[in-house]
Amino acid sequence: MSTQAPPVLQLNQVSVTYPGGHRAATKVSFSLQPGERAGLVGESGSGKSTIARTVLGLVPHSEGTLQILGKMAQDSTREARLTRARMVQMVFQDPYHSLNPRRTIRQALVEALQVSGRITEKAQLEKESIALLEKVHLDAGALNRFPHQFSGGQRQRICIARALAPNPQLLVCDEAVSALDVTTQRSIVHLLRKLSEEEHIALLFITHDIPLIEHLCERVMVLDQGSLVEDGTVESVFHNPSAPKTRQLLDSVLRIDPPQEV
Ligand SMILES: Nc1ncnc2c1ncn2[C@@H]1O[C@H](COP(=O)(O)OP(=O)(O)OP(=O)(O)O)[C@@H](O)[C@H]1O
Repeated sequence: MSTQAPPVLQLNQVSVTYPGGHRAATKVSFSLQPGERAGLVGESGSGKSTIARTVLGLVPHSEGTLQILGKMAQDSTREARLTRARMVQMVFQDPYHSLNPRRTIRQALVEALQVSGRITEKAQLEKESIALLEKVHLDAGALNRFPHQFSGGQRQRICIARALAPNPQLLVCDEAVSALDVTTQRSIVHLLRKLSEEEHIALLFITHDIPLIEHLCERVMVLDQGSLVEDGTVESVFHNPSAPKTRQLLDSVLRIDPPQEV
């Protein structure tokens, strides 16, 4: 009898209350399978970043359970913490501030590889750093340069390369392309999709920009005031939304194309 692999991520009735008593997430449940790409959308303040930070372990959840690869996130053993840190990586909104301006790209990548514990031999670090750059379509010439010598899109590629250092199974992208121009957004989205397909990495893609989800995700979830009000395939949710909030979000971008008459 074959045992099914556990979901990469599983939230079961997760609630988050910030100090001071503000409840930013209420009984949120969803799971992500290996390689699955899900968009998480919602109005400003609906709790998207709270969910991202909770998945990363940066914010504790007050109720419910959160599992990474079948392991309870509350498990505070060293092994459990390392698994979480390796398996779940984040790509932040601002590629300008995500990289230390005083460190070369080589230093940033080597450090990420060393912290991950995946590469220990010094001779391998350079080779693996170049391999990481190749994955994001940059060449070895980038290694000696500093972040300010790159465009915003190239910096975001470097941030993605760094996030790939531990061989993660889940990338949480919190508004990861919002600071970029439209053309660059598309190229980063294309890259994320390719990486997810080729390396079987699951994506939780948080965005205000609903149309971007169509290019990247097969599934979309909608948050409204901390509650998940919609969860389905992109096609079903975009063409036949069930929650009033989803309809409102879709109307606000005026993007549903009417069926073409032939
Ligand atoms: N550290 C905090 N302490 C208290 N309340 C917080 C904290 N961080 C966020 N909140 C509140 O929790 C709610 C959800 O915030 P969150 O940042 O998760 O929303 P969001 O959907 O990501 O918003 P945006 O799209 O504007 O980034 C908001 O009402 C916010 O004010």
